[in-house]
Amino acid sequence: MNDPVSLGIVGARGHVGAELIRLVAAHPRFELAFVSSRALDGQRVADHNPDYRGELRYTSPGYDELPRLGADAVVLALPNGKAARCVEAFDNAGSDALLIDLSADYRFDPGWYYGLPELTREAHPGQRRISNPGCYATAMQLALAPMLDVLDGPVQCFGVSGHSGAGTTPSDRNDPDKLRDNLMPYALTGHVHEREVSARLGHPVEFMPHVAPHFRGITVTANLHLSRPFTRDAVVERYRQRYADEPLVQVVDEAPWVSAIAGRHHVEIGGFTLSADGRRLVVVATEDNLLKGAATQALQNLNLAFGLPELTGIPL
Ligand SMILES: NC(=O)C1=CN([C@@H]2O[C@H](COP(=O)(O)OP(=O)(O)OC[C@H]3O[C@@H](n4cnc5c(N)ncnc54)[C@H](OP(=O)(O)O)[C@@H]3O)[C@@H](O)[C@H]2O)C=CC1
Ligand SMILES: CC(=O)N[C@@H](CCC(=O)OP(=O)(O)O)C(=O)O
Repeated sequence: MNDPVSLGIVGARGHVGAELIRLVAAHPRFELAFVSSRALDGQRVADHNPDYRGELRYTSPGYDELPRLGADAVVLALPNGKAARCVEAFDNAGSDALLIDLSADYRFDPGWYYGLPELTREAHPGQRRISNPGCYATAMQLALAPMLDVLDGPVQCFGVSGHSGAGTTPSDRNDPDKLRDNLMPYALTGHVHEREVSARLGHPVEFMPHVAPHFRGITVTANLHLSRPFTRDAVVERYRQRYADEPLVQVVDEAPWVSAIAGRHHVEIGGFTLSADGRRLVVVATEDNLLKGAATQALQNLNLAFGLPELTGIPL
């Protein structure tokens, strides 16, 4: 009954993989079966991740070897576009390992459960293929969900991410020199998160992402046109009621600051500001992109999948 659950992480050198190693190291029921990285192959995990105490080393198995490594669940923390070859290997081997993909590759696939627990956990029991929503998509959906029934026209979301959001593969978006004193706009229409959030909420969302020089944490400032006038108290009450039983969503009065969310596991939503006619609302959400935007959410999904309390191993 209390046997440990063994996890494999494919892509464990990355920012999200490293966070997951930390969380699993402190988890009472999960243990690491393997962690893969081509660049760190053969090196001790403990030498790269001081929170992990043990002798496990990174390995670099071929895709077809993955199902034979004996993990109860395998987390795919690879760049977008790379998960399919791993999934195919598990399918071909007839493996019953639970797969959880952190990339955008299965977010639109009806055969995969979309795991944003605060909004989708009822659909969870028995799911063996879990697509973990990304950072912006998580913050936007949680920020908009309480007002979904009173939206009038598209919502605009202005997003700013720390550069850890761009992963470790070198690009302008994670180049400290190019980011210094800078704010870098990108993918100003048609970002995958724009399509993802619009599809999940069933309502058009227009998303304008940017990267800033800080390392971790995102801010989403959302502009909502409303079908009828609201008072600020009525808006705040909606959010408080909606998230009253959700420890990982904190409704706050002031607009939250990204500097306060780094290293924290929850999303903060606040700064509720209405236009004079009460029909335009601006809401601000912050989140640590590597935690609730990725690794913490993966842990929630894994806990649920293995019948554990959802917040096991997630310090509040
Ligand atoms: N960073 C973030 O804020 C968030 C990221 N995500 C998603 O999570 C996933 C991981 O993100 P992140 O940790 O930032 O990414 P990184 O770029 O930091 O890490 C990617 C990992 O994949 C491995 N890798 C890179 N290229 C390949 C390849 N061609 N084949 C096999 N392995 C490869 C790398 O290790 P090695 O090269 O050593 O093998 C590394 O361990 C991505 O899909 C991302 O979109 C989701 C939400 C938030
Ligand atoms: C700054 C930056 O580049 N951020 C990434 C978001 C990271 C993320 O959430 O990843 P998914 O693609 O898995 O959703 C981006 O805009 O693509």
